Amino acid sequence: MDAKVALSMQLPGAWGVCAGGGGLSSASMLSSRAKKKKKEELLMPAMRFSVARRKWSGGRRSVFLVDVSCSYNEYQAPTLKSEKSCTSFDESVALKTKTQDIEPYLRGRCIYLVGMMGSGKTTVGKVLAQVLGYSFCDSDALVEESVDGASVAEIFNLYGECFFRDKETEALRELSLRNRFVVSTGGGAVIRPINWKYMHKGISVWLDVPLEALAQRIAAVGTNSRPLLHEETGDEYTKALRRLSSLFEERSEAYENATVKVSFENIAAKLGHKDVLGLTPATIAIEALEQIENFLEHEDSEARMEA
Ligand SMILES: Nc1ncnc2c1ncn2[C@@H]1O[C@H](COP(=O)(O)OP(=O)(O)O)[C@@H](O)[C@H]1O
Ligand SMILES: O=C(O)C1=C[C@@H](OP(=O)(O)O)[C@@H](O)[C@H](O)C1
Repeated sequence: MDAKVALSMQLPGAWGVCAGGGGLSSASMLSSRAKKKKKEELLMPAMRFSVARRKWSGGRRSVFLVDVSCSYNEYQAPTLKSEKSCTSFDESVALKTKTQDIEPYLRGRCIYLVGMMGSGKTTVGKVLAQVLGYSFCDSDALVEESVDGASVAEIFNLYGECFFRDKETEALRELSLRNRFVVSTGGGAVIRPINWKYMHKGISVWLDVPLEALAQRIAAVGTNSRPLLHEETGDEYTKALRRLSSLFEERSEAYENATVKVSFENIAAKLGHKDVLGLTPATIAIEALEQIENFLEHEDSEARMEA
């Protein structure tokens, strides 16, 4: 049962703590252009517009589309009204400044978010897409679309994991032919080397979150939509943590293939937080942009040396 509903969206659009000081500071070698801009130019006014939302029932993912017939069409990341929507002034400035710093060096390359399930790839990905003016795409949603709208859990049940992985690889292959997408990949996309061939066409960002924090998040929403966690017995937190630990053991090396790593523990330490639970999506997005900037600086200086 599909339904379209109009959602309003705002820039920069992410929920979080409204207190100032959420942004991370760093000296930027790429920031001369941005520094010339007046501060008010860096802050885009709140914009409101509507997008179509295709709403799945039965634990399926929501796919946000301008044109519901094709997931690859351009659309901007919406902020659900039901989520508390608030990005601090400092976070907004930091997001816009960082974006302007890296844009010329990014050259429209796609950004692939990788990480364990529940690490925030979708949530942070939408913030990044919005601020970069990129389209957002969830590879799981593309797989679901390619199997007539069956949910990931249904696809695992009906056809098995290998079938799902083939569809996932196909989705990544198609995305690798495109520019200006932020892609939230499935947590297991990293295990196939062929997927890295596709993701290395863009820049991959590993969201490295402590497993206990992941288990807490997943326990809060339940494990029903995540088939690889569903089989365990026990309470939601314990079964999520047990399964996440064994999956992480199998995958940690594969995550290291990512172009950059965003360590939630490092962000918390920088900000003086005692744990990672209070980190807002905007704060994480800022750190992702900072790590991307470091990589681009390195890439740029290597290219200069070779020239
Ligand atoms: N920074 C954050 N703070 C609090 N909750 C978050 C944060 N990022 C994600 N979440 C929540 O955690 C759950 C998993 O996030 P999601 O973005 O879907 O992860 P992934 O795409 O990696 O599986 C969702 O319920 C989401 O609302
Ligand atoms: O870790 C995994 O193997 C999986 C993660 C899920 O995506 P999210 O990481 O978006 O939850 C989804 O692709 C599928 O359930 C398998």
